[in-house]
Amino acid sequence: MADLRLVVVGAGGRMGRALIRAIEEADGVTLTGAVERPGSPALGRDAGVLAGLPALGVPVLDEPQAAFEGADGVLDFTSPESSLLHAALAAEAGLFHVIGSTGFSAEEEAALAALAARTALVKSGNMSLGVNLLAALVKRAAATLGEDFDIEIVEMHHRMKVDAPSGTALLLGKAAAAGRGVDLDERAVRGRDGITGARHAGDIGFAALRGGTVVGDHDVIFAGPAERLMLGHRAEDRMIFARGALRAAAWAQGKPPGLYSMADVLGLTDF
Ligand SMILES: NC(=O)C1=CN([C@@H]2O[C@H](COP(=O)(O)OP(=O)(O)OC[C@H]3O[C@@H](n4cnc5c(N)ncnc54)[C@H](OP(=O)(O)O)[C@@H]3O)[C@@H](O)[C@H]2O)C=CC1
Ligand SMILES: O=C(O)C1=N[C@H](C(=O)O)C[C@H](O)C1
Repeated sequence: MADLRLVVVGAGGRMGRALIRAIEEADGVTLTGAVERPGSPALGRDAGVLAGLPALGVPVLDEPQAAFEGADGVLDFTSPESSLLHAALAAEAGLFHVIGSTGFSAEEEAALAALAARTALVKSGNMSLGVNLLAALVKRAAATLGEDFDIEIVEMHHRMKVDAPSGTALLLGKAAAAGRGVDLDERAVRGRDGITGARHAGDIGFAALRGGTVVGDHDVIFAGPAERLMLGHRAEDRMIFARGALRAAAWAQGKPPGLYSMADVLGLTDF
């Protein structure tokens, strides 16, 4: 069978470089295109060299349509604005699109869902196996423990991260809300400061820490009467996200248009 032909958007970024390395280490996939924004210092460079590998003969371009030519799918860990732009271009070119970018507003999420009517789009705030299994466990714990256990989600990331709470924290919050049968938007408390008053029963709280080079730490705390359950995950290497994205790409190939999650990819939807 022919290799899956993939384009990496945001090729010069932390995740872009990890994705290029993951493609090179995997069987059955080939990097055929690499995209960066106009003005990026990565433009014209060889994508392999950019990722610390031998040259691959794939130059970094600022013209997505040219980079998408002859490809099967797009891997995109950039920003909400960039992912929306590239999702539209991928749909136009008939390519599936794997999106790891985080920090989408409700309006941007809706725009992406509309684009998913035209192509297969896999989007997740965290592409690792461990976090997606954690989400399934959180959903189960939230359903079992009920509202006398207060749910707080704590995350820590490197100093360069631009959005908070992290996409993973929100994914875990959604899993907890689903376990309780409530809407996260109605119960989320995304940071506290000053005289906040006592905690409301049923709130799902978030706290975000930033510093150093932390790849991604997440804890979900169920604080109940005289006991606490803590479920957590520690990401030690960005390659776990990149390998997850490749798994999503292999799964997305040939799928009908739609908005899919990593739970779909990993078969965790019935948890
Ligand atoms: N779902 C998951 O498993 C994971 C998700 N993420 C998410 O992925 C995203 C990227 O993270 P990270 O790699 O650390 O960030 P970086 O800032 O290191 O990388 C983003 C890259 O995308 C580039 N970019 C931005 N806009 C465009 C555009 N319009 N066209 C082409 N390239 C563009 C940036 O260029 P420039 O620097 O010039 O702006 C940069 O090179 C974040 O939203 C992060 O939260 C991260 C890890 C795992
Ligand atoms: O920006 C990052 O680095 C990460 N972003 C994702 C998130 O927002 O949860 C996934 C991972 O935690 C790393």
